[in-house]
Amino acid sequence: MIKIHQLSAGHDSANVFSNLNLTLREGEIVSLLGANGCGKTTLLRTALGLHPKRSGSVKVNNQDFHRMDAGQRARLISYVPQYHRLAFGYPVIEMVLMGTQAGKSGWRRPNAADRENAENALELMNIDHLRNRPYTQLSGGQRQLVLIARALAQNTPIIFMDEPTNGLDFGNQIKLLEKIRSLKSQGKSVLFTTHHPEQALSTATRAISMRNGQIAKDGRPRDVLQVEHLRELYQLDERQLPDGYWPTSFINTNTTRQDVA
Ligand SMILES: Nc1ncnc2c1ncn2[C@@H]1O[C@H](COP(=O)(O)OP(=O)(O)OP(=O)(O)O)[C@@H](O)[C@H]1O
Repeated sequence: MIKIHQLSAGHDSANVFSNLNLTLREGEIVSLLGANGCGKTTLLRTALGLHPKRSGSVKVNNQDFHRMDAGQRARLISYVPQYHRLAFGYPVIEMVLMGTQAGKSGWRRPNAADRENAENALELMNIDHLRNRPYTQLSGGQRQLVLIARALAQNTPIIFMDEPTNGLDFGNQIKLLEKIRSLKSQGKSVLFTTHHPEQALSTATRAISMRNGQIAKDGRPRDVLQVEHLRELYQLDERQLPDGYWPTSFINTNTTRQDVA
């Protein structure tokens, strides 16, 4: 579905990542992990065409994603960014409706189907009660829920989420992870970054770790996120991250080898 081939990008003279390859298939829930500053956000933004690449290509359904117009791109991939600043306090319902308009040419009034999509997204994220509140007056976690609702209302086959549980309370984190899992049954593909290996273990069908501008490991979460690898990735010793650190309750044993075949 999406094929990132030999992609390189950076912010100054040095590349953040070089010649990176990554394929995301239909119905995969892929979790991207790595230490602060390893390049997860830069990778997502470069793949989306929001940050300039230095080499390589990104294809979606065998078509060059970066050569598509903004509308085509918006129909294929929605994005929940890590940081989002908005100067104008649009009411929450308008923010979510904006998701339904991404990918449509010209300005037009949202139609009944768009409104239904937006209403469903509000309900799914349990933020119906915030519908008339100005976005700029919401708490960080509430804004995050609105951004996720907006991405869901965009109704794309692929969703990129950059630390989607950031700022969410314990209950909302669990509910969001459950929703991400349910996107798989709708055939959607999700690529989400996280600093919480347990989220990848419980939710993702595949985990990818990044280190030194490269993919370090790629496979089933329970194979990739072994404590030995996490010690290397996050510079921890055996005392800080002992063997047997993960209680089995964290691990989604429904993930099969076929999920990452
Ligand atoms: N606007 C920028 N200008 C210059 N350097 C940048 C910029 N944004 C990021 N970088 C650098 O690029 C590297 C990768 O940053 P990036 O935000 O992609 O990492 P990350 O893995 O998403 O980090 P985190 O887990 O902390 O969110 C870091 O060394 C960072 O300092």
